[in-house]
Amino acid sequence: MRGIELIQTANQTNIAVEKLNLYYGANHALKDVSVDIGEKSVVALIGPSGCGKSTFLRSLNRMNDMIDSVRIEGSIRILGENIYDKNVDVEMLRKRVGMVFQAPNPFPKSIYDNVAYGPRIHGIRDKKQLDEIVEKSLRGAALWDEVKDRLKDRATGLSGGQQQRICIARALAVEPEILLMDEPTSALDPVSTAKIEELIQELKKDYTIVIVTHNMQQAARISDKTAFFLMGELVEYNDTEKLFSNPNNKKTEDYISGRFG
Ligand SMILES: Nc1ncnc2c1ncn2[C@@H]1O[C@H](COP(=O)(O)OP(=O)(O)OP(=O)(O)O)[C@@H](O)[C@H]1O
Repeated sequence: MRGIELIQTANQTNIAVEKLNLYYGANHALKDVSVDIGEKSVVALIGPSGCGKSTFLRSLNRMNDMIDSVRIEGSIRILGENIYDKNVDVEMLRKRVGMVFQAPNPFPKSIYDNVAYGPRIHGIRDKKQLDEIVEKSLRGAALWDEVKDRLKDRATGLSGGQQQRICIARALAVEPEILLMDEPTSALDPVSTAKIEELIQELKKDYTIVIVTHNMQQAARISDKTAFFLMGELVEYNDTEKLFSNPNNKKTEDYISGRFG
């Protein structure tokens, strides 16, 4: 009994999506998607182009709100709170649910100012406190040793892989609970990709990570669970090992064995 209790505590639901439907005008892009994501785990979203992976990811921190034609039904609860409730502070939500995009997009500012940007926006002015946050975030993104002697240099002068880690550090600096990553390695070379994958394994000790990837090997390497989308439907959500070795659904099997997509 004690053992079961311990396992349940370690797998608490962090994100609970229920019957999510999303429309871009007449285009029904997500259809009745329900999924529970446990805290401190990595979930990979896979599926052919246009199946709704990015749309689903962006709905987790209400990035779709910026698109006029979008209509959403259903609920997404993060630690029990429905993020689509009218009184939710979207700025605060995006602080809790950080995002890293496909192409590294540091601001044309110094390394230090990139990482300090979020904390400053949230009102932190104290130099010593900012120094500490910058160091902790860069360490968290496995970049501190590479940049600690040139924090005043422009972030845009770093390599692509380093720039992506700056973006991860920038996300970490506001102390999120969840990190959303939209194909974070697709613009990177294999060595930088391996570093980011290693980093994701480290980060999942402290954060819940949801990652879109086109690379099925990457999903298999880094995620605990995988969600396979097809034409807006969540076809299968399963333990990654099971999904890639013995999927429940024939469509999943066809996709992972390269028969379509
Ligand atoms: N801003 C938008 N306005 C209108 N329709 C959109 C918008 N973004 C996506 N869509 C449509 O929603 C559907 C799902 O797109 P989405 O980008 O979520 O798929 P995806 O699986 O992430 O694709 P990819 O792997 O190519 O990035 C597609 O039909 C797409 O055309």
